[in-house]
Amino acid sequence: MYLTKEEEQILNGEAGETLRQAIGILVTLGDIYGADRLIPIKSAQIAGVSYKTIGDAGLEWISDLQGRVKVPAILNPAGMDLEDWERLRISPEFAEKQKLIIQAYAKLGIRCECTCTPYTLEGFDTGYGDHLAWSESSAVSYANSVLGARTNREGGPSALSAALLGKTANYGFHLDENRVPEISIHVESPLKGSDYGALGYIAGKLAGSRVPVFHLRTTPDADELKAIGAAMAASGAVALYHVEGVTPEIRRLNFEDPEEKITIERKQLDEVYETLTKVTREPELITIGCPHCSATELEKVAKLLKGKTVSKELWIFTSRELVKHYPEYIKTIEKSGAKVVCDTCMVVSPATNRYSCVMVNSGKALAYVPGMCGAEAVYGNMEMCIEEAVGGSTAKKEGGSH
Ligand SMILES: C[C@@](O)(CCOP(=O)(O)O)CC(=O)O
Ligand code: SF4
Repeated sequence: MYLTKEEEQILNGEAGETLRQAIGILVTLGDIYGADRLIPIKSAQIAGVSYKTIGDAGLEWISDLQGRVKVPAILNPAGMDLEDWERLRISPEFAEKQKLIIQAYAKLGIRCECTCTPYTLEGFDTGYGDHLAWSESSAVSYANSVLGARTNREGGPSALSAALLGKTANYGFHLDENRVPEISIHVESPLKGSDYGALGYIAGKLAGSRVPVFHLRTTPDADELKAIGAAMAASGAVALYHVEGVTPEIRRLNFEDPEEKITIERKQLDEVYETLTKVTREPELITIGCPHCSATELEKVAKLLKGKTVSKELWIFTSRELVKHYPEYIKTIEKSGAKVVCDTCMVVSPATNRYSCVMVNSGKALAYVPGMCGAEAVYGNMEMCIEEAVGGSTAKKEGGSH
């Protein structure tokens, strides 16, 4: 891989140990994946923040780093609400470690708002063709697919290295040739709301790490695109997808339709919802906001909860910035007894581990909650989730209709 004179000097340790390590990580990855050089990035999003997932080894590594990031960089969700961690009954020991992790990142100049939807934040504008180093897989998918930006699915350490250098290695999804559709997915039945998460959950398993192009009857909005991508990145390893007539790259470039074609039937989507009727126990916890809720989703939740009282734990995850911008929605939601929680999520917080069955409206959470929280997970749309929280097992009695 070609390095400029300055990059060679950094690699030789002339700019200090942190940058030597950082460029070492990028050059190693670049060599493995055949990068020709390092390229400048616009921003970085760094996963590996929750003490639950990175532990003491992660904390130690980050604490040893010196210097400041060269581009806007932001963190993925942590293990708790940083301002109100007692609310989800996080232990003081966990909170102590989590705070140290955040302090270590803050020292490097990283924005310590912890969210997987950085593209909704002011000052984090991301546009067509921008090169990025993002690591949370749903954010990666959204950036590549919905915004037409370019990022690989970075690991926490490589995204952090890229942030410290302001550069990443030029391979994978930074290159035109790797952004071409490889499998064509057709859905004949009209889709609505969490049908898109269910679609992503099935499509991810079929696509693996390939780039799918969807041919849909209905036009997904931004939240629905977010849900497809998040689910496909979790049930499979999809980092980029196209939707014919909808996403920006396929609208600008004339991609040929791939030879391999598959059809996903309504029946397959219905099976995802049937998780609700198949569980051995009733959901004890209901969670919404994987990926973090947008303003529109908060508005929908507020409307559904208006004037109601929940009888089960209902947690809504979103970014702190949206909580500040939409106090009315938050007030309505919390009046019902539901909790709006920032900086964390149902997957990376240890709080979820206390429950044995969790209801979600996210294909991604459906894929991750069992493995990462040791709980059964069941699927419903937003209305079903709210109904379950308010009315007990209503959704189950109705047989999972949606
Ligand atoms: C599950 C996930 O959304 C969050 C947990 O990752 P981490 O602890 O931030 O590395 C990561 C991902 O899918 O990229
Ligand atoms: S809410 Fe979902 S998408 Fe966001 S960090 Fe948690 S698991 Fe990942």
